[in-house]
Amino acid sequence: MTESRSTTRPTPSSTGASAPAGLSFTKGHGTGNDFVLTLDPEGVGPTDPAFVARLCDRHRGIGADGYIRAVRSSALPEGRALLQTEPAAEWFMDYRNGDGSVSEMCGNGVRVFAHFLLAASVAELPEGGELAIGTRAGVKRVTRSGSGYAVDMGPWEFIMPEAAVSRGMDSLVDVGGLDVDRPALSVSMGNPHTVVALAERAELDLVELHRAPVVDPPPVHGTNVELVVPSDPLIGADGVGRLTMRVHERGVGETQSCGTGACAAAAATRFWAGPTAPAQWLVTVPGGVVGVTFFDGPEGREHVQLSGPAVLVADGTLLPGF
Ligand SMILES: N[C@@H](CCC[C@H](N)C(=O)O)C(=O)O
Repeated sequence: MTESRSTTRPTPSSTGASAPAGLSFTKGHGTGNDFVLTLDPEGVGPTDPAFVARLCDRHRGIGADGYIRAVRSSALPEGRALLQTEPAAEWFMDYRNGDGSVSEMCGNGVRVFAHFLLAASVAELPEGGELAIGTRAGVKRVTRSGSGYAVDMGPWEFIMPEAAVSRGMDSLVDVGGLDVDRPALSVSMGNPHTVVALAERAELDLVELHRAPVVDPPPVHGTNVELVVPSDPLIGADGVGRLTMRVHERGVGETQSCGTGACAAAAATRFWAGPTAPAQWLVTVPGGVVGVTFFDGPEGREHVQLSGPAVLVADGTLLPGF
């Protein structure tokens, strides 16, 4: 099987140093996918993987699935590149997984990031307006949606389009708790996902995600794995498609939710369901429900909109010696 498109794993733009005494942080989450956030306009705060892993440790640190720095785009090379064409993207979401590895994108994280910027009064998002946010997967546009936020996540794409279109699958996944390897579809949301469809809810409950699912062929830069059970019926009387999902995140383990994973799961399920499948989806994850809507983007490609809540829980300060 040849991979015609791979998702390139970014490298950190700075290795940083150990935590300065008194580093301020905020803890937040989106459907239980939780983050430690810091406001670091000049991009000088610590980012070394050992520090991030310590910070995100649930027993010895603050505890989180990911670490997010809010850095002015002008202070980072990736941000400066985006500003050339998107001058409105003043803030860059510098995202790291709980193990300290860098990721291109985080769907729940970008909603919480927007909420954090607004709470810190460093950005504005009037009703009906949009907030442009720089990420390693390009600029994402955030709008208000009910009591939460909606994000134009940009276009989705198959990572192995030929296999996806000809066979409806491109890889096999060995998942703990399931007796045989399952076929899967690889979808890029800027970051990589491998979506496995299960037949029924009982199977989803059997899955053991304390060990990472093994994907064949192995994705070059690793992958997030989504286990998905389509609802029965798949499409409700309201015309909305529904599915339930559990996820094993690259660089983390099982999480309560994954926004990019929900988008990838809806994209794969919609593809499997065929041309009459709806544009609107609700994805139930252990931590809640997120909305996924497909629409035609301005450049003529299909975009994905992700919507859901964003919650800030606490502000804190790291003590000297952490
Ligand atoms: N939880 C996130 C995805 C975070 C990054 C992921 N673990 C990766 O390495 O790509 C989401 O809500 O999208």
